[in-house]
Amino acid sequence: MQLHQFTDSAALNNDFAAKLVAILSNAISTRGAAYLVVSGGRTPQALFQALAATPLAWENVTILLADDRYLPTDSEQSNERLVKATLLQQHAAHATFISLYAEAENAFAAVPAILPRVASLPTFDAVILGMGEDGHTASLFPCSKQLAEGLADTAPAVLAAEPTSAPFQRISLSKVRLLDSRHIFLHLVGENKFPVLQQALADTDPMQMPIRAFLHHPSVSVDVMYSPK
Ligand SMILES: O=C1O[C@H](COP(=O)(O)O)[C@@H](O)[C@H](O)[C@H]1O
Repeated sequence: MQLHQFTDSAALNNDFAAKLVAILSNAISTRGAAYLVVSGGRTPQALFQALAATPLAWENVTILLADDRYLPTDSEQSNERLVKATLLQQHAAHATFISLYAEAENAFAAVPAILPRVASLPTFDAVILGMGEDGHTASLFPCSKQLAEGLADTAPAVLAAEPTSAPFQRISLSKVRLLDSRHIFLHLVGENKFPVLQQALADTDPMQMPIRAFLHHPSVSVDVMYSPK
């Protein structure tokens, strides 16, 4: 784990957007295509706007979410709605977006339609994880019955989850699919997130705090991008 600390989110986002654009540009020059996985929630909105304003061969970039709430995609709390409103704009409007939504009776019934979209993708170039105050990341929630499945090394690329301490059924990429990336970042903004990070670093049990599966992984180094405000 490498911790990068900034005085505020403006400084963090400048640096982070530049890092991501360098990674994506390098992927495009080397392999002709780049794959970026982003998180939802409140934290990444300004970063998304900074990325959208940056010139890049976005037509060669594929973007998908690490997780989404199982809601119609125009719902106020849909991560997909957020990405479309803030990231897939300006220059980045040319990127390809892969949705984690399919209409079905519920999130569990939607998985067979969503799974092949994600399972067929190559190694990602960058994954941006978020973290909730309970140590959840993507929609791998400590309170959900599906956590062991999501953390298993044999898990499918995508699973449905039903948190009991957060609203909505979820669709999430599994730990093993998220780890299949050349770069993994954890994006944290707010003083309240720092003690949670310290707690996650102090022990290794991912069933208590799922972000530990990434922070303590023996062969993966996570770049933590943190600012207190
Ligand atoms: O529910 C979710 O929460 C986490 C953290 O969100 P934040 O608002 O504290 O940034 C997010 O990473 C995840 O994608 C989202 O579905």
